[in-house]
Amino acid sequence: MSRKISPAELSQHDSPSSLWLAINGLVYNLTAFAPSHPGGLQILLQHAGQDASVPYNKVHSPSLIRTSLSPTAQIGSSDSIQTPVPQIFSSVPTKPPLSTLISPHDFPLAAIPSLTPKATAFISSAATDCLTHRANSSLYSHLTLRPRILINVSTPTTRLVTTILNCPVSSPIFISPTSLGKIIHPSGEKAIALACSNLDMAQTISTSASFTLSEILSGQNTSHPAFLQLYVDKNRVNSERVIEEAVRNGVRAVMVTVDAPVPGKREADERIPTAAGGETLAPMAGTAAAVGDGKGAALGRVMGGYIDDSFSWEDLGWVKGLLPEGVKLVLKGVQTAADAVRAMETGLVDGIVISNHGGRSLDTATGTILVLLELQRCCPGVFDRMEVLIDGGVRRGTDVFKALCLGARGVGVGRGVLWALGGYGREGVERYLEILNDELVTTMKMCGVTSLEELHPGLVNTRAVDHLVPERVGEEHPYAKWRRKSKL
Ligand code: HEM
Ligand SMILES: Cc1cc2nc3c(=O)[nH]c(=O)nc-3n(C[C@H](O)[C@H](O)[C@H](O)COP(=O)(O)O)c2cc1C
Repeated sequence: MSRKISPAELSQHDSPSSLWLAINGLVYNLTAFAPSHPGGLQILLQHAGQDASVPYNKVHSPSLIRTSLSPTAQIGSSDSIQTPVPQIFSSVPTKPPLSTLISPHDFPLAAIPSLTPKATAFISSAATDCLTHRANSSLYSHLTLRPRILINVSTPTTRLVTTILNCPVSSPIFISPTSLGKIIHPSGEKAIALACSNLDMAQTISTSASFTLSEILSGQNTSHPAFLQLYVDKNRVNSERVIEEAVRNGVRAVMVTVDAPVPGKREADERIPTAAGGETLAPMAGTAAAVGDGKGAALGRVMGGYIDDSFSWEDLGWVKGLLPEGVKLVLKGVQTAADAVRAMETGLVDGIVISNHGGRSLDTATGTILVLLELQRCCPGVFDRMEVLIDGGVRRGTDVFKALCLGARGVGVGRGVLWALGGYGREGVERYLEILNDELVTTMKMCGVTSLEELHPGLVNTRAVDHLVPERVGEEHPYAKWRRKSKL
């Protein structure tokens, strides 16, 4: 029988050094867990020393807290003032059967109990206060749809078939590159490749993948389009070797990541020591040594020491020169109209990915759907000259639909795939992607369209965010004109 804790005693524990919460009649000591909470420390502090059942139940299954914290974190009971909401999953702390997962949101909740705390923090963490991470997805909810009615949408197959970077694919949704897949599932990127091959969807493979490109692609006879994500190595010869291997393995595009010249500060990940070493952490590039620098243990930073922060516009010609005819050059991480135009004007770039690394690089950077609108408003010509792809915060088929209507050729998903991989391996990734594709088809039909060619901006009402979208290309602030004078 657990100790009854009074509201007065509970209220004493309302700080980061002693953080207790009452949830659904039980009191938990979250002091150790709070700094790594994937939803951020702030929300827990806001409710510290109080009954947090309502905010908790709004976003989490009642069983999550029981299955993810150590039993010693449950320190007593309270007279809960709030009734728990119905459970999504059974209270038995086992993984629900994959067939019972019906929402993309089910995947993190199902995966977390079987992931290590480090893997959970690695997937869910984002830069500092996670504001860009949250804005990426919350901005989609401010865009509303404008369905057209009384249109015959009875066609048995609403086809999502399209091309991304000239590659035929079964869906405009593609897999964004994520590193160190083995930390999440023993088959890591290999499982994602098989899922993509089975579904005929495009996969982007990170330079920091846990397996080599030939292990991921040729080793298992996959047939889907694959792109290489490239972090340029301080030692350029290493990058030349990686590109050469990619070309040999049939990759169709090289996406150079340009939004992370230095690693982001991901505090949830920094705080959890890296238990695993050696093989699990060895990236495909094979050049990074896991060196502690006293700043924490975030995997991206510890492993990313090889990334060349001097890489600049002048170096794009060098990458282009390494690519045979037909292999596209793409910049991943474009965040302003000015840089989209600059990329186009180089004449070297075939596509861009509007991305902020899922909010993992620079916190308070603009949510990606706003950047897509900025391109529409300031430089629509880029859509004719380069393929514009987007990722960040895409959680639902409606999000994919909105991005496609607003001009994106392909829409990338990062964390969602990783939760699915962590919980259920290849089958999980397939089910997750199928759910997203189904949601996209449903949204299309509800809006009166049955093919991707029919999508257009008029199907989305963007007024709630239009005031946030810059009006012209350029460096200048719209009205703040005073600048520091150079002392020289
Ligand atoms: C052991 C306990 C908990 C675990 C394992 C946990 C886990 C998580 C995870 C994995 C996410 C991110 C989901 C995603 O990336 O899509 C998240 C977000 C969040 N969590 Fe928790 N959480 C816990 C406790 C709590 C509590 C006690 C509260 C409320 C007081 C809370 C409120 C939130 C909120 C508001 C978000 C953000 C949702 C969003 O931005 O979409 N969590 N949590
Ligand atoms: C665990 C993790 C690892 C990532 N690793 C890389 C990487 O190696 N290279 C890269 O360009 N982007 C990387 N990203 C960023 C993703 O490619 C993508 O831009 C982002 O996850 C999209 O946002 P979403 O997670 O909200 O879908 C990573 C993201 C996550 C979550």
